[in-house]
Amino acid sequence: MSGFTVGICQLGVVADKNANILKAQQMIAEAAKRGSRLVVLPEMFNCPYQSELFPQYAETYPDGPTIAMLAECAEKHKVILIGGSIPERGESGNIYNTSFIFNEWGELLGRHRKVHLFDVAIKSGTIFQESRTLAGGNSVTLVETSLGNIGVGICYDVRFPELARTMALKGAEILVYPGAFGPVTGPAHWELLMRARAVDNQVYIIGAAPALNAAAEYKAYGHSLVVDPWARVLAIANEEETVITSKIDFRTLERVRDELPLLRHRKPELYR
Ligand SMILES: NC(=O)CCC(=O)C(=O)O
Repeated sequence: MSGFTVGICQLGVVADKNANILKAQQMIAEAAKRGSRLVVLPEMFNCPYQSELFPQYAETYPDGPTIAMLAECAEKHKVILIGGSIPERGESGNIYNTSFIFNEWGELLGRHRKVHLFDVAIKSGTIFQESRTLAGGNSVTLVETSLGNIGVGICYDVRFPELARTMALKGAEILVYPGAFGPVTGPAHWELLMRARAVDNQVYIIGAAPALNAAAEYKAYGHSLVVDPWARVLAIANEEETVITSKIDFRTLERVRDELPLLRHRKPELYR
């Protein structure tokens, strides 16, 4: 198989959790109808992106209604589903920003708990502290799927090139980042970082963001996108609610890696 279609659901998150779940269901169906075999949702797609709300919206695996919906949709539409992220209440009672990943039979392939928590104070705008209510994950997430090897990071994780490089060295061909950049760092860095991780690691990058909800306290930047291993932007949304699709073609990945063999030219003994 040389390629397939990916669909990104740029969903406008609202305060009503059930409405978010229903909207995600509809958008996954739309992406599948348009031929997507891999479908990706945004970061915190069932919950407004506000630290103090995460405990209230949190779910446990496997019984949470959002998690059950993801498994059902993956099986119903026969897609690999990267379920954006949701607040997850873990075994210890800690809450994580977690992406659940399902195969086309609705089985859990893996889960990524956001490793790098978004604790920042940017004077011109965003002040956010995920660690007020969340704990960070401590593992690298790479899943083998029928469509290829997929690495998953969440939003702020994309700023750490070491994580992307680790996933690429473990065999990732596609890196998926559900994310929710805001109005300050979004225009400055979102596309730049996604293209940088693509060109560094010669992988496809998929960034899935929520749509802008003008009434929300945290204003998402949107601009979900697909970038190829040559850092070309193949598809990009604006800030509105939409499903975008794009082709992933592994022949491009092989060609780029053959012609410019960066991963083979590394000198790891110098980098320690
Ligand atoms: N949800 C996030 O991790 C936001 C990250 C972000 O906006 C950034 O600039 O980094």
